Amino acid sequence: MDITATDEWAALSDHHREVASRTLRELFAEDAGRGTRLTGTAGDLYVDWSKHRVTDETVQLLVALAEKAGLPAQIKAMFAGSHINVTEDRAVLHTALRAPASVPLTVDGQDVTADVHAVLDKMGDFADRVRSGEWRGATGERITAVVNIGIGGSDLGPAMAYLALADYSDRGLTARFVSNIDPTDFAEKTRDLDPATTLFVVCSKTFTTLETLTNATVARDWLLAGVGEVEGAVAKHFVAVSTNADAVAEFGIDTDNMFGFWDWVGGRYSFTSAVGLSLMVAIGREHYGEMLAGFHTVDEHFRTTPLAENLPVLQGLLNVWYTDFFGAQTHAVLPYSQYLSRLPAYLQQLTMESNGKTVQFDGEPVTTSTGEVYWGEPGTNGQHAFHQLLHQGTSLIPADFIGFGEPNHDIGEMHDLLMANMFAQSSALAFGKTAEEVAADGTPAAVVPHKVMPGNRPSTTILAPKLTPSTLGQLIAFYEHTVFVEGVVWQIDSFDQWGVELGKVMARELAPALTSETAPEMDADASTVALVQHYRRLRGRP
Ligand SMILES: O=P(O)(O)OC[C@H]1O[C@H](O)[C@H](O)[C@@H](O)[C@@H]1O
Repeated sequence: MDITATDEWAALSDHHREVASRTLRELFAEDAGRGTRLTGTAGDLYVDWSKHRVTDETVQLLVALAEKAGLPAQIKAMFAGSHINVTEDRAVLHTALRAPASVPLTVDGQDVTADVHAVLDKMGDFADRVRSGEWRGATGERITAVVNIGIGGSDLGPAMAYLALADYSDRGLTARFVSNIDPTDFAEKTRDLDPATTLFVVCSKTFTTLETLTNATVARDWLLAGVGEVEGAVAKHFVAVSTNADAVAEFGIDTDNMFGFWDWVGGRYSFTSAVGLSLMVAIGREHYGEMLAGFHTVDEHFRTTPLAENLPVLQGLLNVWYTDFFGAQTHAVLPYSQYLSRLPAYLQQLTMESNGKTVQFDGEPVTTSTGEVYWGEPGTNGQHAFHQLLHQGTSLIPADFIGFGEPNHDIGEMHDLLMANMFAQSSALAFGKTAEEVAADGTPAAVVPHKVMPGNRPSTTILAPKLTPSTLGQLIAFYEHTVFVEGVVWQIDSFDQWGVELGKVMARELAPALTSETAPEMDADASTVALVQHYRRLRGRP
């Protein structure tokens, strides 16, 4: 289907002309009630979307578009385990990873509920044994460091959450995350670790990823150099998280120490699968369970709430509104929490790998813009760096402000000042400051135009009581479903990622030309040949 050829799209195009000429100042002046009316809650998340360039009619029209695109049926299909990942012919069931054991689900003959909870129990037992000191290294010492080796979806979720939930971690047990094939990553993350007390979690859905297998091999050498060729050293210091038991066994990890998941969990949606193992070891099974329950709360909100009050649906539709009707290309994520400093990186994979597509489900080229470039930094740091462009630049950049009522560390007035900054930023973006207001401050006439704040820059504010395992889970589920909503409207498969394959194949093909002892014969483009030659000179190779 060409979504842009529908009456619903045409109605939105007409409506856009009208709304684009309105300002948030006007919209609020006409309807002060929108500050409380255009808000909602999902679990503990209070979401204020009143500072968006929309009217009630916009929302109705966007919801009509979502209906036309088949969103209600697609939501049902996802939760039921239909193969909505059409290009890989797979179900998409990350929501089943956090559903309670009491919710039965059988898909393609698999008792999904039983399998999910069997792995969760196994993870919980393992986490208990490591945390209690029952699980020991090859020389009999207690484990004090867990190093997750994985990349992309096998890294970003637990790495982001480990930072976010630092206050919930057992401080006697450090977790580290090695992802990059840059040797610096492994070297830096292990430089102060003792092999005898370090446990590696090799985390890879496919167990074929070059970066992860290379780092895992390096880790095995580092371990054996440290503890010696002690009987069972690898078994005591390596566990695996994967869907590929054969490759795990081939690497030399006992499959009894493997935590499985399934092909219906996409890499970037795998955080709540066994991929969360290192996090569970760090924060313990109870906190981990609270996080899963938080995810489930928002999953249920998404599954059962009518579209017009469904917060991930609204957020996803607003993203479509700006991307396709206002021509926005990027989206800022501004957590007012230092603990959420890796959230933008996590969301980059979730959103951009999901919706960076140019072809529809049906193989036809897309007819809309798709995807947004997600980026951001914690507030208030971003204010002193890039907010200038948000306020006075020429691009329209929708922003998400994320804050919490209760601080994790209550020191003087610091948290109140942090939050005052957050509220001030979204207000300044929305309402700006006119030339008259600037002049009234006594600003010299020549400077007035420079100090005018255009305003009319949209944002969502998400406010939660406190950053906890539960609210973190709720927040991530909110974003996951937002991405899905956009994908359905754009008629794209948000669960495949064919675009990353070519570069991987080419890197493997190119590697021998970099490492060969003699000058290589290269069958590559002229730029790449010249770059490789220059690199070889830098490395002292012929
Ligand atoms: O978990 P793995 O199989 O090692 O994959 C790790 C990552 O690499 C791939 O290139 C994909 O683009 C990601 O979606 C995935 O999360």
